[in-house]
Amino acid sequence: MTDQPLRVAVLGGGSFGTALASIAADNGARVRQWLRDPALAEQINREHVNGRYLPDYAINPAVVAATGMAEVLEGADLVLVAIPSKAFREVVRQARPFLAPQQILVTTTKGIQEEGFKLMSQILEEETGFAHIGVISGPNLASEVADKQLTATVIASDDPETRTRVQTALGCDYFRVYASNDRYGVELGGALKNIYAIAAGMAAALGMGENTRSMLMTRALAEMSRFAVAQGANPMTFLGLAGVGDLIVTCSSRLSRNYRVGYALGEGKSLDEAVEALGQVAEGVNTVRLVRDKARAEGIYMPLAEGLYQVLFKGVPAKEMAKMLMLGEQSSDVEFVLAREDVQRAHRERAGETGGEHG
Ligand SMILES: NC(=O)C1=CN([C@@H]2O[C@H](COP(=O)(O)OP(=O)(O)OC[C@H]3O[C@@H](n4cnc5c(N)ncnc54)[C@H](OP(=O)(O)O)[C@@H]3O)[C@@H](O)[C@H]2O)C=CC1
Ligand SMILES: O=C(CO)COP(=O)(O)O
Repeated sequence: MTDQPLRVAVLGGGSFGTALASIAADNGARVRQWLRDPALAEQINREHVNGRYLPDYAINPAVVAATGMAEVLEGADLVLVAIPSKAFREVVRQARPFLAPQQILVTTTKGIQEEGFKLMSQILEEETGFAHIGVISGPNLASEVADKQLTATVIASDDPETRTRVQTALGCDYFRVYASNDRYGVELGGALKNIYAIAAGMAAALGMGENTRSMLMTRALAEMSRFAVAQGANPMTFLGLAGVGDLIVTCSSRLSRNYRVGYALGEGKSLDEAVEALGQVAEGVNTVRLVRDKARAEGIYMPLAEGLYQVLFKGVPAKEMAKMLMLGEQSSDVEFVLAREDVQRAHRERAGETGGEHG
């Protein structure tokens, strides 16, 4: 490493991308941020504020925003990609001609691509073939990060250089960066928890209490872990910041967009109305459909994901679904302390009883 400051490029002008750009600049990096809206880029450069996504927070004046990929990526050591999953591959393809193999590429996006059920770091890998690939995930509501509330995140990568570079670039007295080598588990946790944040928002709007929220979060963790195990992932990763940590924050806060969509649904809005009123992406809406379909296809017992799917896309009233879930078979609490054969037998019996249906 030379003495010159780390050069960080952020792709995306949304709230989390902006918050991370500002941290990196606080830490002394040279920071360039790519976004497609020239007026917003100009506002960031002139007023040091992102009026569309983070209007109440000052951005470090050293962050330079631009709409040209080439100038943003030129010489970057670390590239953070903070683009919603639907547009992620398209933007990485736009960036590809200006990327080089020694660069570190890190996704912050908590979503899943429908084709092939791909996570974003897999897209980074597929589109570039580079070796330094990572994921940032954790309980990181962007506006709280921008407000410098004490926060922790996880950088997950099987590449040690990626982990240490990101810890150096972003770690500071209000943002702790823990490392993990379980990239898949960390990324999966971030995507899955959005499903349950929608359910938690809905429950809150329906006047359900704290016992209910606690039950929901804990059973969500059980369900997420079951899904992870079926995908060959290590469920222990979900005990960390990117699993239970993120589940707690997004199931508890109106700052979460997924929670807010759920809340609007609980108030009686249609899914289209709820999404439109939000005006930003709530990844969980798409994720619940993809995960529910995969769970059905692979016989993974996920009653909450199935129930939420029925409410969102099949018009089942949320209260009715909650009642049905409460009357469903009373299964075991922590499956991992049971013998594997007992868990498998219980799942087989349940599948037999319901004819393979969930819920
Ligand atoms: N916000 C949060 O609290 C956190 C978010 N995350 C994750 O990080 C990801 C990115 O988050 P965040 O910064 O919040 O993003 P936002 O949803 O706030 O903003 C999305 C950004 O992506 C841009 N974008 C969307 N579609 C395209 C496209 N087709 N081409 C180019 N640019 C596009 C938007 O541009 P435009 O404005 O022009 O549409 C905007 O700059 C999210 O998917 C989320 O899962 C992770 C932790 C916290
Ligand atoms: O992931 C987040 C906080 O960790 C942000 O959640 P939302 O996308 O629901 O706002």
